[in-house]
Amino acid sequence: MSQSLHLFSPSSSSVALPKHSIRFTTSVSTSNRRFPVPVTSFPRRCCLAIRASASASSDPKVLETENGKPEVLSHVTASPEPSTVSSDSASIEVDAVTEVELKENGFRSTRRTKLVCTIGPASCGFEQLEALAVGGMNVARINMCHGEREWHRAVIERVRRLNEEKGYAVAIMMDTEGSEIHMDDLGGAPSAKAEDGEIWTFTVRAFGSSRPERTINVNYDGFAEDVAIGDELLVDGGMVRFEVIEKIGPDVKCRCTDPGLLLPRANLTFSRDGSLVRERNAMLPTISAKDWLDIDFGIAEGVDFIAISFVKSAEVINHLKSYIAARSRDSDIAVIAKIESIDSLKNLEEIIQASDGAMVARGDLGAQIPLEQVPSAQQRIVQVCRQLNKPVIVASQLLESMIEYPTPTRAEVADVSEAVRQRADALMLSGESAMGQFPDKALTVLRSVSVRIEKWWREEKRHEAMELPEVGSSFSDSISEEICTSAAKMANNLGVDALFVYTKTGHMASLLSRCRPDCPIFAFTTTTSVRRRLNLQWGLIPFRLSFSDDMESNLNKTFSLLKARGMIKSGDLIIAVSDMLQSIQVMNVP
Ligand SMILES: Nc1ncnc2c1ncn2[C@@H]1O[C@H](COP(=O)(O)OP(=O)(O)O)[C@@H](O)[C@H]1O
Ligand SMILES: C=C(OP(=O)(O)O)C(=O)O
Ligand SMILES: [K+]
Ligand SMILES: [Mg+2]
Repeated sequence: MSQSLHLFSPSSSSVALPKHSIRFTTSVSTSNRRFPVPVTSFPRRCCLAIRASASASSDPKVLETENGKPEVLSHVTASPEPSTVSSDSASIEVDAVTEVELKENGFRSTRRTKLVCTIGPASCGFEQLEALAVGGMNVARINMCHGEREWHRAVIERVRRLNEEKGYAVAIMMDTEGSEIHMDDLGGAPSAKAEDGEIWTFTVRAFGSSRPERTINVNYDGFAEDVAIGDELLVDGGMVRFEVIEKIGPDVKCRCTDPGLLLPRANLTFSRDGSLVRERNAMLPTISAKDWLDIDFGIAEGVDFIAISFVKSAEVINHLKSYIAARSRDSDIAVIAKIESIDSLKNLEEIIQASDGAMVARGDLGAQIPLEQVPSAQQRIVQVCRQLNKPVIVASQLLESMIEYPTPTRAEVADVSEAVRQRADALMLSGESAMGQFPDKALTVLRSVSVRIEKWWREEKRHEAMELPEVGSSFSDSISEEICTSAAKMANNLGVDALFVYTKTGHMASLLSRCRPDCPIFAFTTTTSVRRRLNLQWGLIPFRLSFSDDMESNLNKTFSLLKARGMIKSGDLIIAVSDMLQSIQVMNVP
């Protein structure tokens, strides 16, 4: 057993590894209860038990797979493939794209940064969705600001069908519209051009088919009342600008001062004497009556995430979370706070603490704070999320030019790189995938830049020393955190191939992800919904697997299933943790 001690030494990763797998389990006896403790902090009375474990003995022939893409699973000959996803206790489910990636590139170079694609007219068809899934889309986002509910229902149905029939695990995120002021849909026109000096009318008056030229409907009844002559009207945070020159009843006449393209339902803000007019925002609810109906729709459809636009305080998040809990007992929908207003920045910590994740919604944020403050706000939001252990998405204009062009600008690539370097959990495409000409190409750019920057980061060994404060409130939470922190550190020092985590709720997986270790994290969870939700978190490769409280048998079962699928091989070094048995196990795949 003396060779096991080598495993504590960082240099041992290059040493020939022992034939038997080694397991470290530390436990301390307190009266007749056993409190497992992390290996890094041995109380004086603790005993260190090191023993060799038996090699996996389960028969690989019991393997069943979901119906994956033929070329992906062609090597699996052990059993016929069922036509639907199997929830059999002897099966393991991982999405088809990850499986290919693991086999082609090995563990180390799998992508850690997750990708979210907004679905719109350019990406809503079954084949288009499939192309995005193949390209690495982890989460499909639908924005209730646009389109009818029936359109969104059809998209959700297609994504679900794609998952079931083709073996993907794409999660669904639904964004609420929020009480923002925006233009109408331009009567169905894709865009309208506003030229310098032109006079346009913004109005709450409803027109049928006979809308006068250069007239835009506004969705907020109080619009004419709220604006004042001389105000500056910003479309999409300043992509196009107007000056208010006259008010005639419900009509507001404006002169274009910065020409540009008006897009359907573009957001409107106005500023007076150089600062944003915000009084009105305080009056409007974060979740409007229409949003509540959309939320009911999302709950009924079983979406995985609901992202709330223009969050102002933690209160609304708590309100929504208790509503969801009362409405959907079995499906736990995660609530994401979109940070896109001054108020959300003011109450950032408490909002993120209350939420299950956050989005740096730079589009509207850039209309609310000076543009030059957006990068530091992004960094702060990413950092707070990491500290509070919540996934964070960096969104908007990452590859804006790719709406029209097949290659990104160098500046866009640098922006994406910066978000990856900050180790955000996920990057998001908006118009690029919803209505652009090159959704797949844009996704490819996100994917390749992510993989390259992650690799660079690891090669440079620039482990950032971010202080990660304790997030849990109970003693048992503290144990889990200590275990994950230690396991991630050991994984880096020993150069292991993968971390394995067996987790029912996903919490232990998120604690490992938070440490941003060098190796990928295989997260085994029992339910499909938790598995889909883990899709948003950095470095996690979620698997669905039914497992017991017996870690030895769980490991054996996992090894044999993964080996049969060609996803791991004998000799790979792994570290396993679980939320059933509070221990860290270091072992070679038998
Ligand atoms: N469901 C949809 N139907 C039609 N167009 C959509 C849809 N979703 C998104 N889009 C288009 O993609 C653009 C970018 O999407 P997104 O960032 O979600 O919205 P916005 O820019 O309005 O905040 C939108 O401006 C809109 O033109
Ligand atoms: C992501 C954002 O929200 P939406 O696309 O709904 O405006 C944003 O404002 O950046
Ligand atoms: K919106
Ligand atoms: Mg927004």
